[in-house]
Amino acid sequence: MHKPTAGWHADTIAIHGGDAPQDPHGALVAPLYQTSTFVFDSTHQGGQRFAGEEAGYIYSRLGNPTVNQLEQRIAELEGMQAGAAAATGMGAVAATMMAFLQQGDHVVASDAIYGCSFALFDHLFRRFGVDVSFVDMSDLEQTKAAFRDNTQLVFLETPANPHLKLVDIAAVSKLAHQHKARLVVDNTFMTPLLQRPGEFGADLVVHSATKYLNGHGDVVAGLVTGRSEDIELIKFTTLKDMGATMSPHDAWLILRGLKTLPVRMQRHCENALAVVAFLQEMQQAGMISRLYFPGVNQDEQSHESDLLQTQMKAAGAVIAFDMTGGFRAATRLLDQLSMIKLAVSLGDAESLIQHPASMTHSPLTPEARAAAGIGDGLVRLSVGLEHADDIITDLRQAFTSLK
Ligand SMILES: C/C=C(/N=C/c1c(COP(=O)(O)O)cnc(C)c1O)C(=O)O
Repeated sequence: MHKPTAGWHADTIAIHGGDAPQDPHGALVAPLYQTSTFVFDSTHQGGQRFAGEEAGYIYSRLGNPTVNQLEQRIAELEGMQAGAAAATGMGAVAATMMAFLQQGDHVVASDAIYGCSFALFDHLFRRFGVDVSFVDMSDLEQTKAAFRDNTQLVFLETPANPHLKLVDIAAVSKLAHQHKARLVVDNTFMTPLLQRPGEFGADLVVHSATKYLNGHGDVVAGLVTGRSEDIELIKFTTLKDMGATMSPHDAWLILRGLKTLPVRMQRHCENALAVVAFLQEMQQAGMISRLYFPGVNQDEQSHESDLLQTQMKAAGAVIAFDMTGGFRAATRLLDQLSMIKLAVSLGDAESLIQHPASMTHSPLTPEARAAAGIGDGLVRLSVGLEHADDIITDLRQAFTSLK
C-alpha cells in the first residue's frame, strides 16, 4: 500500500516514517529482524546479490530490514535523502568523516565539541596524516582563515557539548562550500525536532542516537543522514569495512523511542526552562558564576538570540553552569544530589548531571579545554522528564547543603 509521506509533520514521521519490512501477518509493529545473515534461494542468487545485480539482503553488516527502516525514518525526519546507522555516535562520526578523507587532507573543526570527537580528530586522524584545525566558529573571520587548499571537511556541533555554544550553520556552510568542502553537523543536542541542519546547508548530519533519539538510556548507537550518494559511500566503504554497524535490536529500540520523540522534546524543553529559572536564582545568590543555555547570555552573543530564532525551534534541555566555588563546590553539589543521577550521557528520561572537565571532556588537552572554556567548576545537566518541581527540589537541597 502506498504511504503518503509527503506533507506529514515531524510528529507523524516519528511514528510512521520509513518503510516497514513486509510482514505476512500484518503485525502493527514491524518484526525485529534479529539475524546475522540471510539465506539465498540459489548460488546464482547469492552471486547476483553480492554483485548488486539483484536487490535483497545478504548479511546484517551490509544491511538489515529493521536497521533500514530506522535509516529511512531518521532521513525523513532530518529532511535528507538517506541515512546510515552505526553502532555508536562515535561510529557515525568516524565513519562519516573517514569516508571523505585521505592522508594529506585537512579538516576545520569547531573547538567546542564532545571530548571523544576531539580525540578522534586530534589523536587518531593525525596519526593517519590528516591535519585538523580547531577554531572558534562563532568567529567567522577566524574560521575563514583556517581553510586550506586541502580542506575536505568542516565539523561542528551546535549547540555544542558541553556549554551550548551556538554556531551559525548557514554562514559556516557558505565558507565550506566556497572551499569545496563538505559540512558535517552533529545535531545530537537538538534532534531534527528542534533543528534541521540540512535546511541551512549542512551536507551531512550526525547523531549520537544514544541520547534523545532513543531517549531511554538503554541503547548506544549512531546515525548519519545526507545525500544518497554520500550515504552510500559511508555505508559501503567505512561503516561496512570498519564494522561499526548498528545491531537490529538497537535499531528496533530506537524506532520505538522515536515514536515519542516529539512529546519528549516538548517536555524536556519545558522542564529545562523551569530549571534555568531556578539556576538563575542561584546565580543571583552568588553560587553560580555563569550559566550556559541558548538565549540566556544575551549580552555575550546577541547573535546567539538570532540563531535561536532562525535555526532552532527551542533552546533544548542541556544546561551548563560554572560553580563560583570551582571544582570543590562542583564536586560537593554533584555528590549531594539524590534523584538526579550522577552519570554521563544526556537526553534520557532520567535527569543526568556530570563534570565535563574530569569526565566527558577529559580527553581534551589542558590547552584545548582552556580554549573551549571548560573549567574545573563547570557542571553539565541534562534535564529529564521527571516533574520539574522534583528536579528543582533535588537541586535546591544540594545547593543549600553547600552553604
Ligand atoms: C558519554 C557520551 C556523551 N556524548 C557523546 C556524544 C557523541 C558520541 O556518541 P556515543 O557516546 O558514541 O553514542 C557524539 N556527539 C555528541 C554531541 C555527543 O555528546 C556525553 O557528552 O555525555
